[in-house]
Amino acid sequence: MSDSDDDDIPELVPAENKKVPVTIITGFLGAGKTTLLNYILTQQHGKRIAVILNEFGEGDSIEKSMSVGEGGELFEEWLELRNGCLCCSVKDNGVKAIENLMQKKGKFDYILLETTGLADPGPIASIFWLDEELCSDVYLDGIVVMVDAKFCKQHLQEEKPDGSVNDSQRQIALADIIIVNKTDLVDVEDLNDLTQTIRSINGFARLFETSQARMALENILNINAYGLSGDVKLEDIFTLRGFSPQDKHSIDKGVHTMTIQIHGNIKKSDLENFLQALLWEKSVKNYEGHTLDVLRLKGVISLEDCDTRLVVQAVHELYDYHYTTPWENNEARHNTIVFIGRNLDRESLGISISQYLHQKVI
Ligand SMILES: Nc1nc2c(ncn2[C@@H]2O[C@H](COP(=O)(O)OP(=O)(O)OP(=O)(O)O)[C@@H](O)[C@H]2O)c(=O)[nH]1
Ligand SMILES: [Zn+2]
Repeated sequence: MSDSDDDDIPELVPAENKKVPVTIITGFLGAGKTTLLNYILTQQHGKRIAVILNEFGEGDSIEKSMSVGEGGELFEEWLELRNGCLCCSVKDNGVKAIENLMQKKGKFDYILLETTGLADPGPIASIFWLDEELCSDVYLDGIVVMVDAKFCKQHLQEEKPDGSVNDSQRQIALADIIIVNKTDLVDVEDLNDLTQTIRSINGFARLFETSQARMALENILNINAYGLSGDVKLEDIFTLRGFSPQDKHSIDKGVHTMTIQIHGNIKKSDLENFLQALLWEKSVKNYEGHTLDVLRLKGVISLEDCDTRLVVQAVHELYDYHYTTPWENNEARHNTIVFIGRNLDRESLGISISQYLHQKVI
């Protein structure tokens, strides 16, 4: 073979022409998506990562403060969706967010797209074969689905009113990588039982078990799940996995988000009593006498005799706390709590908040 043989000369592709991989991170409410995201952002991976977050909430300030990773070079593009979700408004929002990001092209080399816990990854993935212009810049690297080891079984069994496949089942069916997170909360038997159930829905995805979403990042980033060779059609892969473009994903109409602001400082013991009444005893009712069914709660609390913000989070009846940034000296202190669930009504929540927390709703 001669030295001048064209085939031997490597093609020089300028760096800016390289397509940027996108990893979709999905999973049910509270499964640990943000925990994974923050973990990725704090790891040494040599990548400059842009993050697109799509939280299911009314306001975005609270999510912002809790979702941004620390350190490293980080670019964020925020999607503000009020009581909506990315997959129901794919064209408008998902594409726009990526397009906005692409204007900063060259500044990052990876995109992580976190969806809301109620999103269907199918329509989101479809932008990677429907939008040609976008696809000249980016490609879908893989879909990572976070699963809550404690509550997944329950979510899988939930029946939708119209009898269609529920959100949890859809998410698992379309995953390339399934991360069974929160293994610290279950015993080996329950874990095996759950992984078997998951396997019966999706037998081809790679499955990992984690606590606090800790795992080797090479297993989730740059996995190139669909090949870049061009002979695999993304659309066909998704059809094989049960996705149909005609399927209209309807967001669970019974699930609502409510953001409540509360004056002043709160005693930690009062907060405990409120959370236990709401989440454990389920004694808080709405105006029709139905129990407030909280699937997810996130709050930033101003505690009495404490200079640091307290972040409280709950998934079903489990809740945890962590202290974050200090309050500034002259800053007006208040509390913000976001509730996601069924049978929520503002008045009943307000009454039980003044009863337990001894403070007024703003
Ligand atoms: N015990 C335990 N708790 C965890 C683990 N991973 C996350 N959590 C907690 O679970 C709660 C939800 O975690 P997030 O990472 O915010 O979940 P998410 O999927 O981003 O939540 P949404 O965006 O609201 O759907 C937080 O209180 C976390 O501290 C884990 O491995 N074990
Ligand atoms: Zn949707």
